[in-house]
Amino acid sequence: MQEKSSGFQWPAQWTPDILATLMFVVQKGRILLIRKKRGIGAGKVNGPGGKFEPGETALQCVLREVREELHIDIEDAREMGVLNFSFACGTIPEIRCHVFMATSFTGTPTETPEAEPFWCPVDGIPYDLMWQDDRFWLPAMLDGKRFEAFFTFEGDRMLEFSLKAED
Ligand SMILES: Nc1nc2c([nH]c(=O)n2[C@H]2C[C@H](O)[C@@H](COP(=O)(O)OP(=O)(O)OP(=O)(O)O)O2)c(=O)[nH]1
Repeated sequence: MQEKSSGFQWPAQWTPDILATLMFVVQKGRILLIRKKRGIGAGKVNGPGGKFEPGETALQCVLREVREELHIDIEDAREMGVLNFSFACGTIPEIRCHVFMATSFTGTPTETPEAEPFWCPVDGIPYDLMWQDDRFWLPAMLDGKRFEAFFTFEGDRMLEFSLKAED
């Protein structure tokens, strides 16, 4: 395990208000991203995903969210890591997000009221248009490394980070 941090101590006691998921499909050197049209992080580039519904597992949630947002069915989802987000301002709830990857799906990625999908070369990911933490963990995940991370934010601005990733 490799550990990196901004000098920030991972909190011993922290409970998320919300559980969420993200999915990154990678195929032939390209990654399937979305422009998120509503909800938390509207306007940003991200993977599809969203909040758990009652009684769902992370896997059930991510498969449902991807179907709802892009009208595709993922065939080989695998969980790669967990992101924990704590927001200083108190207006955004504390979030724990389970992050998945896949290479195979059925259907055609389709724009919906929630998301506009697009394919992007994996070596050209537009980090400037994404949440500020993504550049810390997404490259490691794309190298096949599992990870867990904790980030503090003030609104859209990342304050502190602590990242553990496989060597
Ligand atoms: N890549 C990335 N994703 C993040 C960060 N913070 C954060 O909440 N997300 C993701 C996790 C969820 O997939 C999504 C927030 O949930 P959402 O608002 O899309 O949930 P939803 O679709 O159920 O929402 P809604 O339609 O019910 O309003 O944003 C971050 O820092 N980086």
